[in-house]
Amino acid sequence: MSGEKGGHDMDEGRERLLAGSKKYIEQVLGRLVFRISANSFFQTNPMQAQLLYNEVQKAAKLTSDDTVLDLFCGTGTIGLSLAASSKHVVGIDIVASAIEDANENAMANNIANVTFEQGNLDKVDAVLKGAGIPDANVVVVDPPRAGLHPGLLKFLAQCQAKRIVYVSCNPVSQVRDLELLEEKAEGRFRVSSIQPVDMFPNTPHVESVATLERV
Ligand SMILES: C[S@@+](CC[C@H](N)C(=O)[O-])C[C@H]1O[C@@H](n2cnc3c(N)ncnc32)[C@H](O)[C@@H]1O
Repeated sequence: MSGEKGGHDMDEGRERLLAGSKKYIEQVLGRLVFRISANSFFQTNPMQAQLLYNEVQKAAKLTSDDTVLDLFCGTGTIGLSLAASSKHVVGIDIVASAIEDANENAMANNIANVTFEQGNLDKVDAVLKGAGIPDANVVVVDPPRAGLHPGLLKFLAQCQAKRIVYVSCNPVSQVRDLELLEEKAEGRFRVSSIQPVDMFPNTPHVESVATLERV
């Protein structure tokens, strides 16, 4: 299982089922069940993951009219947890098997108001400005440790969303990106809260959920 952030570098061609009949495992989080393939990212601490997604839900402050962009969606965990409180969720991730898992997870949980698409968010113009991606009221990003590509930072700074929720496992790249985002947004977005979550107990690492509000 990929515990590494940004597992897209793994060679999917080398995956081999050694025992059993399924090429994936299942994890229950709250009321949702998630199928996870070997090359798909999934939070390593499911108990705290539930708490993390509750914090994302609180930060997103969704209404039933909101369209949500779930960027770096993995197997769809965040988007699927937000679907019941929103009009529609669009999730994007670079790993094809994670997108397959996300679509299966939507069906398995009877969630219809979600769309998951494969795309490289380092090439944001091609992915997000293409046909079929609606304007979002709320954007959630949960990037790998390196943080956000400059093109994506620019896109976020200029987007029309009322709120951006930035989930990160690396406070250093997160703070750098929040500062850059505020700077590029020229006063249109301000960080309103940062909530740490102890996802990796007994280690120096921490997950955190930052919220930027449109001013
Ligand atoms: C920290 S994980 C978040 C996954 C998911 N939000 C969750 O909580 O399970 C980061 C995700 O970013 C994806 N990713 C890495 N680089 C990417 C890129 N350039 N474009 C799109 N997705 C990327 C990885 O495949 C991984 O699923």
